[in-house]
Amino acid sequence: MSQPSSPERPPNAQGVPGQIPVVVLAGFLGSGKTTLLNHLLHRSGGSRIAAVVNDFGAIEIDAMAVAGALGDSTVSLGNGCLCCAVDAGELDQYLTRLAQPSARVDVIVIEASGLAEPQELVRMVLASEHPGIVYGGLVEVVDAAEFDSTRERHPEIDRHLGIADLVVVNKADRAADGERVLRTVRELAGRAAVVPATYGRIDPEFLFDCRPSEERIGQLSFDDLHDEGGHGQEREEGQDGHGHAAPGHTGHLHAAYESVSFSSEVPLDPRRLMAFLDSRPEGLYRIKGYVDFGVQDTANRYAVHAVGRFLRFYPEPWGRAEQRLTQLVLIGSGIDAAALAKELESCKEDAPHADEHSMWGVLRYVQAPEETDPDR
Ligand SMILES: Nc1nc2c(ncn2[C@@H]2O[C@H](COP(=O)(O)OP(=O)(O)OP(=O)(O)O)[C@@H](O)[C@H]2O)c(=O)[nH]1
Repeated sequence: MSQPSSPERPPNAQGVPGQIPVVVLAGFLGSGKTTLLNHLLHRSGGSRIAAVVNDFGAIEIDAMAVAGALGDSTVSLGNGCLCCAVDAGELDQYLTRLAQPSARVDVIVIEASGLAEPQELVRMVLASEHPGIVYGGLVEVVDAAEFDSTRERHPEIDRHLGIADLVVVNKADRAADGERVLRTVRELAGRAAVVPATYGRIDPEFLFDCRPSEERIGQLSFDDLHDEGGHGQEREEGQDGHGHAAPGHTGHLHAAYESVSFSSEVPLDPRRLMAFLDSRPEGLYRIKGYVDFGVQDTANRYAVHAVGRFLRFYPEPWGRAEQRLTQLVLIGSGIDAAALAKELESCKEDAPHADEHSMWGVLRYVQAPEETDPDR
């Protein structure tokens, strides 16, 4: 891969004059990609990071979670996996915007949705005609605690690990058998560097160093980056009979998944929401967003994350001019989207009155101080 360099741009952090590395950050739903990106944004020292954030659901929860740290150095692409919702030309336009010389960016990170096909994204970056950027490698984040069950449901995860340049085995604090997971990932990841992490806390240098060799790109473009149909045999669609595939996407991880987006200006009743969350169906793997509990806590909004059976709330002070709003995205396979939306509707409070006991259910799932992400 050789791209001409632009003479006016100073050498970037990787020492390649004029070219900005574009790193693809991928990993299954809830593995910790946004957490890792936020860590990098807070700990990158003098390096300037720009980001392209891609949400699967219609409400851009991930973009909200990184926007504060990035301002206009972020481009947000909601509603659909980047690998199918955007073509290479469009991606190029976004990269051009972020790579303007005046922004003096050292690295651009593309945070894929948790259901994107990483090889499609790598292919798009390699296809970029922008002379100022260069493919900077694929980082795969693995949820060590959910690794076995995710792999069972989605054997294609092995293929994703096989094409990565750096694998971050995240949630080391939650994994019952972290060492074994690490060994398995090392076997699957081939020549990639594999690092364990908690809350995505990796040395930012890894990001700049994960650049693939020319030889490896050659290997990828031939074996793994071929177009539609090349990975059709491994598809999950049809296995559980709940595929919601868009034409041409049938081999993709996201083919069998649906999302529900819910927004409400009426606060939610904490007891009703907890009853909903406690009885959430198996297929509903991921929930994320922000909840307004109205009079029950006027000072804070509650960020909520469910990943598999794991559930956490994170109270965060409302901004001074911030609109009080609940915004949730639910992602799952084999879910009844209409029924879930209806259930959420019925969680809205009807007659607001402060009741100190009503928050107890929620508070049981508030992160304990010893397990807190320092970059939140
Ligand atoms: N205990 C623990 N929780 C973590 C760790 N890393 C991330 N989390 C939590 O896992 C949840 C999901 O993290 P995110 O960073 O939003 O995951 P993501 O991969 O961006 O999610 P999607 O974009 O939906 O695929 C959040 O509640 C995080 O706080 C970790 O190392 N340990």
